[in-house]
Amino acid sequence: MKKIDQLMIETDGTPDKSKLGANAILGISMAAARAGAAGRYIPLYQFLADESDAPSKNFVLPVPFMNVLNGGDHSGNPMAFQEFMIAPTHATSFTQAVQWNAETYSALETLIQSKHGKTAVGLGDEGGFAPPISHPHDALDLLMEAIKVTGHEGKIKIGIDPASQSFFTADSKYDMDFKTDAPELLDATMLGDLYHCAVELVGDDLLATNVDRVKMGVEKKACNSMLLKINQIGTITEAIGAGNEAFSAGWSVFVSHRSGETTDDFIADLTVGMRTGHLKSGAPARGERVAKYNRLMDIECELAAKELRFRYAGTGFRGAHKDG
Ligand SMILES: O=C(O)[C@@H](CO)OP(=O)(O)O
Repeated sequence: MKKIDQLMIETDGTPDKSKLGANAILGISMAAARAGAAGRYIPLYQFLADESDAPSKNFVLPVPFMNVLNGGDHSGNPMAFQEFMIAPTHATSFTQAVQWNAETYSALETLIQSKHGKTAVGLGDEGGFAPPISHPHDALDLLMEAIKVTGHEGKIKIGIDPASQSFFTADSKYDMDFKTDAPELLDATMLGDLYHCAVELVGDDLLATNVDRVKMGVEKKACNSMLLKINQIGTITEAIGAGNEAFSAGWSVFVSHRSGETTDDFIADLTVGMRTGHLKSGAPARGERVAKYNRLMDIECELAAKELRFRYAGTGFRGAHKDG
């Protein structure tokens, strides 16, 4: 895989794959990884662990951050923030985590119907609901209520991907009402004040799964975690390299799907192989989203059947790669 990736990087010759295109070469890179695994008669996650130099004696199944409420550019409602995710950090296995999230998703549907009517349960781009709410607090209230009625209070945490570049204005403010004609402007400090505690701050477009940009982010102390999207960079070798650079800076790595996604489940194996401890792949709905969760449940079953050592990342998801 590394040799084929290197050949494609050299043939492209640009810093951003603008000649061949990251999506075009990614398919070849993934095929090379799958062929490598098949050639060695090992599962893909094992192959990717070897390629990442990750200890593969104790695999880690990730916490599934499921995007169950959508706003921003991913939905037609007026809410500025793009994704609200539920993360069952206190589950004891990946399979139980998926079950808890599916229960909460279903409770959320019932709640939205009772508050906003039947027409309000349409889905956003990543399978989350997109009810007619306008403020992030409304989304958080709905989520907290759904978590409570399913009996998972204190056991499921909440993550947010605001995608704030989509409501960043020319005069460096954040417009919380960017979809309407009545701007509600916050400056960077006011936006930061919405968070009341130390958070995992994940860099996405800023870093572009690119080792040089990760170095820049570390130097500027811009964040403390890297979102890993394989089609941002184009080859698996470089994606692993960027992830390892983030790890060596003391950051965490968070694997992600795209809003425009296929049913390919490669990132499930990559998450286990690199032991990133968390992944986001949308709601427990729609084939292209659940393909990753299904593959992860299969991996968990396979590891159990082979009596190999593995664990669910749980509350320690940010440092899952650290312990042997
Ligand atoms: O914002 C994100 O992290 C992704 C996936 O959720 O969306 P997009 O693919 O549109 O960048």
